[in-house]
Amino acid sequence: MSYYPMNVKLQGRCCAVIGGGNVAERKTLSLLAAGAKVTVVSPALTEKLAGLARAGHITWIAREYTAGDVQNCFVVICATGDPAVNSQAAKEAREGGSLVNVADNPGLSDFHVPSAITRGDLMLTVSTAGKSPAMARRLKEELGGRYGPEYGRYLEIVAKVRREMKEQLPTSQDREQFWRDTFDENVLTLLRLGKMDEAEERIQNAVSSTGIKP
Ligand SMILES: C[C@@]1(CC(=O)O)C2=NC(=C\c3[nH]c(c(CCC(=O)O)c3CC(=O)O)Cc3[nH]c(c(CC(=O)O)c3CCC(=O)O)/C=C3\N/C(=C\2)[C@@H](CCC(=O)O)[C@]3(C)CC(=O)O)/[C@H]1CCC(=O)O
Ligand SMILES: NC(=O)c1ccc[n+]([C@@H]2O[C@H](COP(=O)([O-])OP(=O)(O)OC[C@H]3O[C@@H](n4cnc5c(N)ncnc54)[C@H](O)[C@@H]3O)[C@@H](O)[C@H]2O)c1
Repeated sequence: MSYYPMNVKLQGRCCAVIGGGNVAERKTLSLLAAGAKVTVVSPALTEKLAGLARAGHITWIAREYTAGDVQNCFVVICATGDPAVNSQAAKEAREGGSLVNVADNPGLSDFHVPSAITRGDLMLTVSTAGKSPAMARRLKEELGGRYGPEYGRYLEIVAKVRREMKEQLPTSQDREQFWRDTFDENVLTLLRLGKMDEAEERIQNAVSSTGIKP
């Protein structure tokens, strides 16, 4: 089975999590981090989820799932400990047009959640198509050790220069060539060595060499 990688905007969108255990907690936290409006349906919640409900950061429907609970949700995550409830809720959610993730049954899911680290707007994800979440997590930790917060900061510098270059360089071919030449191994080596200033200088030098004023 091959998957289509896609980073989806969830800001302000209604999403539902069915179940209130550890898995539901992890999924809820990542949905909230993406700006989703989250409703949790479960008779019981972890301490953390209960705190989020008390603070009004999530809506809690404090009972077992019943049909119709998750209408009009963009994403529905079925994470109870009961496979029959998960698959029934998944069926109803999909019929209602939601994108569905079933925590105990990748085969019933429309998507799965990759292991991810973020450095500002830089996001690195690892997916194993459900074959080994533990391996995904391990690889993510390795990436986390290798790519520190400086990469997120550098991304902001690059993004600013990129906006300028979009105005200054006339064609998309020019821009593509500029970035292929500029974003070479050396920049990554400098970042890896923690030499942010030198990495920034390389970008500024590349801009200067086009004759454009930075
Ligand atoms: C990446 C991560 C994201 C997240 O959840 O946020 C995630 N699982 C994480 C951790 C994790 N999950 C499990 C373990 C125990 C060790 C192990 O079993 O390996 C660990 C490791 C740990 O906790 O250390 C158990 C497990 N997971 C699934 C099943 C059901 C099944 O396989 O049938 C079972 C068996 C339950 C059982 O045995 O009863 C299913 C899925 N888990 C996925 C994602 C999707 C596939 C992603 C992919 O393959 O790339 C998929 C298909 C659906 C989904 O949930 O989206 C998160 C990493 C957090 C991080 O990055 O730190
Ligand atoms: N996808 C993953 O990453 C992953 C990881 C580990 C486990 N799992 C699977 O996810 C499922 C949940 O794991 P957990 O550790 O959070 O379990 P858990 O037992 O800690 O939590 C289950 C939650 O579901 C709630 N619940 C039970 N029946 C319900 C119903 N009818 N309606 C609504 N809520 C109901 C319970 O109150 C509880 O809050 C398990 O099937 C587990 O095998 C998935």
